[in-house]
Amino acid sequence: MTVSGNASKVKVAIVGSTGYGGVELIRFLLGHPLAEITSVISASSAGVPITDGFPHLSEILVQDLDGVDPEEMAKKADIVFTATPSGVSSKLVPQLLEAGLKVIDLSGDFRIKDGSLYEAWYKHDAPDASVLEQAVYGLSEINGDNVVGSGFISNPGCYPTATLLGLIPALSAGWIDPATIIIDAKSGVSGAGRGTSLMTHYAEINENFKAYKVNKHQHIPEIEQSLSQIAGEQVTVTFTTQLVPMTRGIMCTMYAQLKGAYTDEDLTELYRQYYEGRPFVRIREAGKWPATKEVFGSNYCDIGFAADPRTGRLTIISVIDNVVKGAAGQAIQNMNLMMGWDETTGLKLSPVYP
Ligand SMILES: NC(=O)C1=CN([C@@H]2O[C@H](COP(=O)(O)OP(=O)(O)OC[C@H]3O[C@@H](n4cnc5c(N)ncnc54)[C@H](OP(=O)(O)O)[C@@H]3O)[C@@H](O)[C@H]2O)C=CC1
Ligand SMILES: CC(=O)N[C@@H](CCC(=O)OP(=O)(O)O)C(=O)O
Repeated sequence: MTVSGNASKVKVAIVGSTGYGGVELIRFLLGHPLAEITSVISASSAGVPITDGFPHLSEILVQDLDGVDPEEMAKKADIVFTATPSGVSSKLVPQLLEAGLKVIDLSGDFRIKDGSLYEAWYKHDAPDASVLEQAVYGLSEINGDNVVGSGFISNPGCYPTATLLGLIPALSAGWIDPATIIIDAKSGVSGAGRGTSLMTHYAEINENFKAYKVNKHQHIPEIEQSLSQIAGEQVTVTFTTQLVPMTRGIMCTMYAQLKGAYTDEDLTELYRQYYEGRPFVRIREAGKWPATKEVFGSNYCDIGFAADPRTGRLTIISVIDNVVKGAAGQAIQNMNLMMGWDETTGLKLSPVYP
């Protein structure tokens, strides 16, 4: 639906708009001054008003859900966000690119450049190599220059976003030994998507705290791919994921051996300098630790750290909202960069507190 007065806005469509990532895209895009949602798409509920399933959008988004039809999408939109499961995006995205659309994909399908590695971890067929090589990995603060002007972005995973933003400054400065990295990661339940499962239903997760996919998580190769590029050598990590009884939020606590007697003051200067001019990464004073509630509902990644002179190890804690900086928010940040707009456009929301 085109609203008069919006002629100059970029038209966007959302596939998977009935999922958590899709609905969060809607929330932010409704407030975006340069973009207009022209199509919300569902494979299972085409023809139904989106407000049937999401009454919180009543009077706000008056649209029926469209079916998955790349040619129709190309008539209605310039950019498509695919907030679809891994294994679905790999088949759909090539059709969207073929139809002339710009694509920002939120799934894991195009993040791992080695197709056989993708197949080993995701247990799906790898996307066509010619399409895979077109995808720009959109960790905005790190690869933003490559995102500018690109037509196809692979949005990073939620855990990799928190992990990489926390580790990269120290790693790229050569201050930590890449062979010693340990990542202790915790996520709220919305990270698993809207579908129900034994792992996430109320009685299983309420008043509970459990580890899952230890050493087997599909985000391991994505994290190792980026860290290896930065370090200039093959990096392997110990990565433990845990589910926390909360709706949103990721906290990654990371440990690595320091390669010198760096102090908290050295680290503060390094991290502040690294993220200078990147408004969505906020560096705490050394020894002050960020909490998930301090980024809830926002696109911020807050990072705290401390060197331990006793053990020679560095502790880094990085928090994000998995649905925002870990998915929809960063996807919109990438759209902004892609289009040459200020990266904060439509994203300047304070965290919801308390
Ligand atoms: N939740 C999170 O925190 C994060 C999620 N992601 C990734 O983003 C993507 C979306 O995640 P999320 O929103 O949580 O997942 P959900 O399970 O909540 O939603 C996925 C949506 O995809 C749609 N879908 C399923 N099959 C198809 C199909 N064959 N064709 C078109 N649409 C389909 C479904 O809607 P319908 O049946 O109506 O079409 C569903 O609503 C996933 O790849 C996920 O891994 C990435 C980072 C963080
Ligand atoms: C809490 C929870 O279950 N989180 C999900 C996040 C993964 C995800 O979003 O999938 P992609 O691989 O497409 O990034 C998980 O651990 O599998």
